[in-house]
Amino acid sequence: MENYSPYMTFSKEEWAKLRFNTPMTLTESEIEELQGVNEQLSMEEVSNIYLPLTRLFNLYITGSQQLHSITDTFFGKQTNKVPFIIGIAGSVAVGKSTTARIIRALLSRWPNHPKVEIITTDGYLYPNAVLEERGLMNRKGFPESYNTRALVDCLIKLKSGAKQVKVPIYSHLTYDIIPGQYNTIEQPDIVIVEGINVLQTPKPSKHSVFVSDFFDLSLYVDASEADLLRWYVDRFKKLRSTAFADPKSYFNRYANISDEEATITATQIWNNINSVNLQKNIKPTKNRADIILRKEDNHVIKTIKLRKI
Ligand SMILES: Nc1ncnc2c1ncn2[C@@H]1O[C@H](COP(=O)(O)OP(=O)(O)O)[C@@H](O)[C@H]1O
Ligand SMILES: CC(C)(COP(=O)(O)O)[C@@H](O)C(=O)NCCC(=O)O
Repeated sequence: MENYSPYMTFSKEEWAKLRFNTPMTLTESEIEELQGVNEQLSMEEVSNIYLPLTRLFNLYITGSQQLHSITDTFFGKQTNKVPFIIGIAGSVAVGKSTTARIIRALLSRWPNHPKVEIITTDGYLYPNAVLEERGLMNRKGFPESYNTRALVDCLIKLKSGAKQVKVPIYSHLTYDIIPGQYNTIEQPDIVIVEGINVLQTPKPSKHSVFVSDFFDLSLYVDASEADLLRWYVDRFKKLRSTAFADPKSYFNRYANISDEEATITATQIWNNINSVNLQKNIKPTKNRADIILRKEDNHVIKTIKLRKI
């Protein structure tokens, strides 16, 4: 029997050819900005993969903006501008925040949508005091550790054209929500919502509204668990001399541990928390995404799957 799939699959070579449909170059300052996002990011990868990807996004966004103005014409009045919302899901350490920042840098160069904001869902984790009270300190990142209702409310406001939306802030330094501090988002053209939980569907209830109901486009960044664990351990080791070295860091006790001890500690955290969450709650959401980016061992994207429209 013929195998059917809702996705079109492109190898990185096939995908790279798509960039020749439109000449796409980066200015010096854009290259500098992208190198600031991640020093290991190769500009070849940006040109071959991310430029064609954001070119496609731009076409979708332009289409959605045109639809908005057609609706205005029909009603004979101007309605509030609402942002185009892109969701990015995937495991801890797969590179969601890096992907979000690359996409932001590339999308903000287009004149029809210069203002791109990122929301990271860690801001919607419950504060440690609440997690401790509920016995959830070792379940950070699991569905029950998030105030999903507050995240949905934020997305409702954004999609209603609210002038200002306040987003709570999570500090990886203190490993907690910063009390009373917010990022204020003011009528952006595009919002990227990035987090492990963004494609999850809570248990059905009478008033079920999912975070993903507000997405115009969604991405899942995928990699093998062996690679994820290695990236997680590598990041943990690097953090010893940066974030952990700060006396205010929740993980300051790990600042001076050896390579071997760091590998053991990070692997334990991975196995006890992040791996369980990946298998149980994150991976099952992969096929809900419109686009699946599969990485190989060096973060290079190997295949791109695009949902057929
Ligand atoms: N495209 C990329 N090229 C090179 N390194 C990357 C890339 N994306 C992520 N990384 C590295 O992988 C690790 C995890 O990335 P990060 O964006 O922090 O993941 P997440 O937000 O999914 O937890 C970091 O050390 C980051 O520097
Ligand atoms: C904060 C996270 C849950 C990720 O949250 P996200 O930004 O995807 O909402 C994760 O980075 C985390 O801290 N996990 C707990 C185990 C650990 O320290 O890795």
